[in-house]
Amino acid sequence: MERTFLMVKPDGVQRGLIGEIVGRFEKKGFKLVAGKLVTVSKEQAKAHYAEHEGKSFFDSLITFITSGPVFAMVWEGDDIIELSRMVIGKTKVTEALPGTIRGDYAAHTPFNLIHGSDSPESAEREIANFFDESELVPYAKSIATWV
Ligand SMILES: Nc1ncnc2c1ncn2[C@@H]1O[C@H](COP(=O)(O)OP(=O)(O)OP(=O)(O)O)[C@@H](O)[C@H]1O
Repeated sequence: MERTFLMVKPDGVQRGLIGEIVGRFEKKGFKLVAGKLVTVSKEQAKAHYAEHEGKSFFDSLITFITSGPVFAMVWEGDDIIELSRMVIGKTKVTEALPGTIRGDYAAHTPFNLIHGSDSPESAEREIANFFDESELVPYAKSIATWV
């Protein structure tokens, strides 16, 4: 079982796509174990995107991600890091295939609706940047045992 950090970016929240995006991961069978609407601080944003510091788009990326509320989430599932990035689609909107979240809804690369961790190390760091361990809700039973 693996955990990942997913975040509906400010464009997704403003466009009313939280439900649509959450639904895609629910339908895939993953478990939502934490979720909250938050405004990202500059410090939190810089920590989140530290790997891009110094790049030409870094300042505008920080401005964008702090421009309005995001919906930050932690999800669990087998191979969820790789699978969730397939559900999300490619970073560049011109490469994001129809059927992926970005392929279906994003038209400009900086405004690509959702972030997903790209490795277990990133997931751990990103979850800790947004959540206390106590905010992650353990499921007593799998839903599969109730239906
Ligand atoms: N060339 C670029 N021009 C403008 N913005 C970019 C560019 N490359 C990346 N970005 C922005 O920076 C974010 C982080 O880039 P990264 O390469 O980590 O892609 P990603 O892992 O698909 O996206 P994210 O980390 O947001 O999930 C992208 O989602 C996009 O919003």
